[in-house]
Amino acid sequence: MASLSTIHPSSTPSLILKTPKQHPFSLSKTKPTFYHFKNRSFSLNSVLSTETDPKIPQTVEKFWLWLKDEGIVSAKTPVKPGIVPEGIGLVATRDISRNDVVLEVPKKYWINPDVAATSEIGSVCSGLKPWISVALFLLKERFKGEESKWKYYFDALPQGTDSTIYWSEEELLEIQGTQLLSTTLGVKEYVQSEYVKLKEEIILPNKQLFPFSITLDDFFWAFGMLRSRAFSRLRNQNLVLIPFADLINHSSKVTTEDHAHEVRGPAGLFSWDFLFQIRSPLSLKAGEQIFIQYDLNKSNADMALDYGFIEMNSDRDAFTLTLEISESDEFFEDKLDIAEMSGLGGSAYFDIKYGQPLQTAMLQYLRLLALGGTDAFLLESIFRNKVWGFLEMPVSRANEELICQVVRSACKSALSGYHTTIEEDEKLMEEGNLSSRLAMAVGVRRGEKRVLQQIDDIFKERETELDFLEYYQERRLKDLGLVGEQGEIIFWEPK
Ligand SMILES: C[S@@+](CC[C@H](N)C(=O)[O-])C[C@H]1O[C@@H](n2cnc3c(N)ncnc32)[C@H](O)[C@@H]1O
Repeated sequence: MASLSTIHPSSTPSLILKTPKQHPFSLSKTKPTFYHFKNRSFSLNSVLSTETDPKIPQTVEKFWLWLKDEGIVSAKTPVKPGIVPEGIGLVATRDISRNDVVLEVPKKYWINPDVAATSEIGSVCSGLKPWISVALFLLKERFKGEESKWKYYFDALPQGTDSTIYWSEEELLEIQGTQLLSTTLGVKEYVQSEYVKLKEEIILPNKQLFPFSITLDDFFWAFGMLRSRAFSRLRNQNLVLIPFADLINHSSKVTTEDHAHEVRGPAGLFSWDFLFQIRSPLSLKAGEQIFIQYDLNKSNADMALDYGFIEMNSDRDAFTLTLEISESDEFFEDKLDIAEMSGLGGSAYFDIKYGQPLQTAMLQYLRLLALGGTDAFLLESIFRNKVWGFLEMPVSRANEELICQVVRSACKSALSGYHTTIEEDEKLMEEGNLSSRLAMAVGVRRGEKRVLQQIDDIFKERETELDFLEYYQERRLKDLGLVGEQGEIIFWEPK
């Protein structure tokens, strides 16, 4: 567990640095997976068509032919599957301008909770979480083989991804001390407990619906597919698998996220339906790969967990700081009240990104936690509506010094939990030749440490400024016109 120091003698703030409070199934905007080429079934006897890359696995080739048979792919479709550095991807067959339609997939091929609910397992889906009903649906359809409408799609799906949820214990050792490890373990525990419940309450009592074994590994496979391939944040669609669209890889060169749309249009000779449409975010020459942006807000740790790859630039390096009002704080009730009035709670989470300034709300919360001693008068009820605003600026030297000490000691404690230094990680990166998982581990652990180091540096510098900052009492006197131009206090003088 990557959680760190808790410092709480009464009336000092408690500060806990730990894993982001991430819902185990918070899917992002547009997202794909990792199917690694190595994970796909591959036969040397493939019947290869002349129009796709001859190295394409047979399963993907057959999926492509199926897309054509179904009319999802036509002569108008300007892309085809190809082998690319990211595994399989979609490659332009002719020049594509920015915003041109790249693909359209009619609603009848989408896989979402509504589809699970109206399927033959629908009777058991009503009480299930949406992602669990879709996971169960995937497993059922995969078992049906030839009888499933999506057979060729399932055959083309990979056996797994490079997500940290699939890493061996030895691989996980490479991320010891990181928030990524703690999130990964939390997600694994969550999926496992959902599996145990599902097996007991749904799978075993409904043998007629599930006349095949569903192992924990199967359930993890379905979870990983959804986590890495499902699209979300579409209008009315928070969790939807779109066969074909999920062959598109991610690039940091794409800096917008509005490439996926739900439109109405022709879906077959005589019918109209909703279509999932992707427009190209970039202009492309024939032969170039089409990319999208999976999610601008994800940290590298989120990317590693969801997709099994990270970006090597530092923009996605992040660390989540968890601050908590200690129940043993003598002003616990007042502080909690103030935190709640400002939309926070007894615990607050702040995502800190490399190279970005600290959020004002974090400084306010820290100052609140540290309030005590001669500053405690600010906690009185007459200040209740104003105190949060006062906390935007330093309150007193003692308060500001305390937050510096607490944050710096928490950062140091967090940094000591990693088994390598930033320099060691950088050396490994420079040497190269790392496996994809090790490169991810080194990148994430270096990133977290760089953010912690950055936070420590900010508070270290602040410590040197303590004598020069302006504190609450001075501001107050100024507001009342009681401080002269040189900072001297103006006393009342009788006329
Ligand atoms: C939906 S799939 C896209 C198609 C996939 N490349 C395939 O072989 O089927 C997403 C997966 O592709 C790979 N991928 C996508 N973008 C990538 C990138 N920029 N760098 C490395 N791998 C990437 C990752 O394995 C990711 O989980």
